[in-house]
Amino acid sequence: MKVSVLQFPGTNCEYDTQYAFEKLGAQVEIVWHKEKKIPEDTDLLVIPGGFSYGDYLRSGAIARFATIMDSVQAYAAKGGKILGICNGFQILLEAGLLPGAMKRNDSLHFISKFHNLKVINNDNTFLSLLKDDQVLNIPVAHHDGNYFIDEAGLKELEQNNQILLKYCDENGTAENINGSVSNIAGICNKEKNVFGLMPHPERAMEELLGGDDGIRMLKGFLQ
Ligand SMILES: NC(=O)CC[C@H](N)C(=O)O
Repeated sequence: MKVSVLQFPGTNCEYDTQYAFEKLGAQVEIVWHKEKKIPEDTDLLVIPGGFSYGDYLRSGAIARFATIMDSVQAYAAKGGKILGICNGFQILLEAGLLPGAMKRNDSLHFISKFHNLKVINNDNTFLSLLKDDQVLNIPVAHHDGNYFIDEAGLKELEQNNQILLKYCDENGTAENINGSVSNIAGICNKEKNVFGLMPHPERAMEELLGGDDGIRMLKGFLQ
């Protein structure tokens, strides 16, 4: 399995992402944003976390115009699997590959901590190794994680089973940490080949470092 990981100026989670997928047995290549094409043999494309272009204008708003993004759009259109983590999720929203937008956290503070997430829908490659309603503990680290979508858009997400993860407490009860509509922490597109989430599964790969709940998420892609 070949995983390509994009890198923009300001990306800071590309090597954690590489570590995570290599630990699971994948071959990983880091791809600079000025490249015209993602590698031909890519099985999964990951847009990792960070602060691409310093989060100027809005998080992800400049990265979406990078040279590599034409190839990313083409890869998505032909059904290639894409995972956006945190800033990667923001870039996918800005690029129109996922619906909705990110606003600043309600508190206006940067949130950095382990937090609980509930699996809402496991009928997809990303979460197929987890059970619906399962609670996971995964770190969050963002200031623009307040997911917004209008009412009609939310209805569509619900009808098409596109809501994958929601913030909750350790018992699975809804807990909104940043103001996100309907506590949404992760979604996918209608075709279920483009996934985005704000928490960082690549930072939850070692019990020694606080938890390994990220493993079963990322492993889903390697089936
Ligand atoms: N960890 C990250 O990817 C940070 C995402 C983003 N730049 C924010 O702070 O909202």
